Amino acid sequence: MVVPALQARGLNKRYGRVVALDNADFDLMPNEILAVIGDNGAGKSTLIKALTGAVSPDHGEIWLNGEPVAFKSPIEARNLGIETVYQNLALSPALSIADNMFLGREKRREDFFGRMFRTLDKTYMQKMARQKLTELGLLTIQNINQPVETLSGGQRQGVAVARAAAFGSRVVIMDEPTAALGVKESRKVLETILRLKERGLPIVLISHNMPHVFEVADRIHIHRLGKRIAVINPKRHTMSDAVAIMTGAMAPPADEAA
Ligand SMILES: Nc1ncnc2c1ncn2[C@@H]1O[C@H](COP(=O)(O)OP(=O)(O)OP(=O)(O)O)[C@@H](O)[C@H]1O
Repeated sequence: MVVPALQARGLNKRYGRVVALDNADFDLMPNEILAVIGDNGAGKSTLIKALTGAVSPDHGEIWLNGEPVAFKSPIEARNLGIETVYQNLALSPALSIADNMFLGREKRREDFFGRMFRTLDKTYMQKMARQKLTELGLLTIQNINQPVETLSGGQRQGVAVARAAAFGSRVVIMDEPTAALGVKESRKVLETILRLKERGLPIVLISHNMPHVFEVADRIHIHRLGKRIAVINPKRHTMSDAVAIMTGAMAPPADEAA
């Protein structure tokens, strides 16, 4: 039996009277691109936050590669190899590309005996940043020391994605990565998602963009009113089916209903 890369059962989260998660289940299989779709307010972001330690669910269980986990913070999830690219990208505009890639995990210089200096190992960080961006085909930027505030929206997205790819050893989660981008830049991000999959990383893609979802996803998790109601195969359904199931206009197919 294949062990899911990330799995959850019965997640609940209330905000006062609002039920953001209502017994939500989730399964991400190894080496797949799983799209998560749902109407506004369906609970997609809360689900992702619960899976990455940004929100503590009131109830429910989560497993990472079959091991139970209960993240108390996003740092704990990150330390276990779950990287999230948030919509706001979480970049520091005044810092360079290389510094942003290592934000919060700066590499310090060491001496011959492995003793840490207080100074940062800029050479190492620049080399790694360049290598990661090149590997992902994202190095359209000449100077790795360029401040992020001087980059285009697509290039910034590239930095955030490359950072997630560099450190996400088990799962990469992307929240609306193409929402603010033009056609060419979106294409680049989609190519990067496919490239990450080729490298064996499972990816969660939260998106409202149906053509993008149908282009790259292996399976589509449909979220409605706080829970997963179906997981559909994009090869067997149209975009209109997906939207109809998502909005409640069509019942999920019996064999794919959650
Ligand atoms: N911190 C919070 N405090 C109060 N209510 C919240 C909070 N976060 C989410 N909610 C509510 O929980 C519900 C689910 O929100 P969530 O952001 O998870 O949905 P979503 O599917 O990601 O929506 P969207 O596509 O619009 O981003 C909504 O009714 C939202 O108003």
